Amino acid sequence: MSTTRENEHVMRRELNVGGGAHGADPDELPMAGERSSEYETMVRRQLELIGEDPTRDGLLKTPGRVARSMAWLTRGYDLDPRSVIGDALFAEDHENMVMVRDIEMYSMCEHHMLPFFGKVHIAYIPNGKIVGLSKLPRVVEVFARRLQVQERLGEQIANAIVDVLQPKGVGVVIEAVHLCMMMRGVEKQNSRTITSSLRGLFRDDAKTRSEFLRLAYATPGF
Ligand SMILES: Nc1nc2c(ncn2[C@@H]2O[C@H](COP(=O)(O)OP(=O)(O)OP(=O)(O)O)[C@@H](O)[C@H]2O)c(=O)[nH]1
Ligand SMILES: [Zn+2]
Repeated sequence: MSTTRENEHVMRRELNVGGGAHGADPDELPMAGERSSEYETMVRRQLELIGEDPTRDGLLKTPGRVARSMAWLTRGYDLDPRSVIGDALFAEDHENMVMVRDIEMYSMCEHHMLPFFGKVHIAYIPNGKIVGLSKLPRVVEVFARRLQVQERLGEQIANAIVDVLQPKGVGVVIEAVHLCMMMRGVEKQNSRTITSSLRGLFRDDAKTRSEFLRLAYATPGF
């Protein structure tokens, strides 16, 4: 683990965020420690640098809000797929494809730190065990709530499912729009990016692959 990554974890612990056990509302989490005040100082400076006045009424609480918001949006660094899946693996002889589609996803691109969001479709073919359905969206959260590129997000989700479930195959399709391509840069409002990550039978067996892609693209993603 790099020093930078260790620092990130220290910061997160000091911000007291990331523990799934605390529930979903980041505002319930107390801010504590030097790192959080460092973060707030940085946001105040950022406000100054864009020509704002951080002492005006509407901005007074902004640094604290941004710190809490950023901690929430990047809480995936402190989550791991094995823990979120926990004991929700069940012995079952189901031999066909299981698919959870249209899982909403919100992430942030690592190039601009702007959101990209859309839908994730996940399918797998069991190999003696199935996973609790809700755990698939939870695995998406683990990797989406980090700075990401869409391609890596799909690969990490697919790898995690292979790792925990050892299925006969996994397919992950992500359809997303990137605000860095919409509200700045090329300013394209209608382009969507589609990526797929295929493992096992989904990669090697043409029939499985086409069944999966047909189901994944059955209706518009969003
Ligand atoms: N492959 C990939 N690229 C991404 C993703 N999110 C953002 N990008 C791209 O990252 C690239 C960064 O390119 P740069 O030329 O370094 O940055 P830039 O000058 O801000 O680029 P423009 O967005 O073209 O203005 C851009 O082409 C973005 O569209 C992603 O999830 N996957
Ligand atoms: Zn970007």
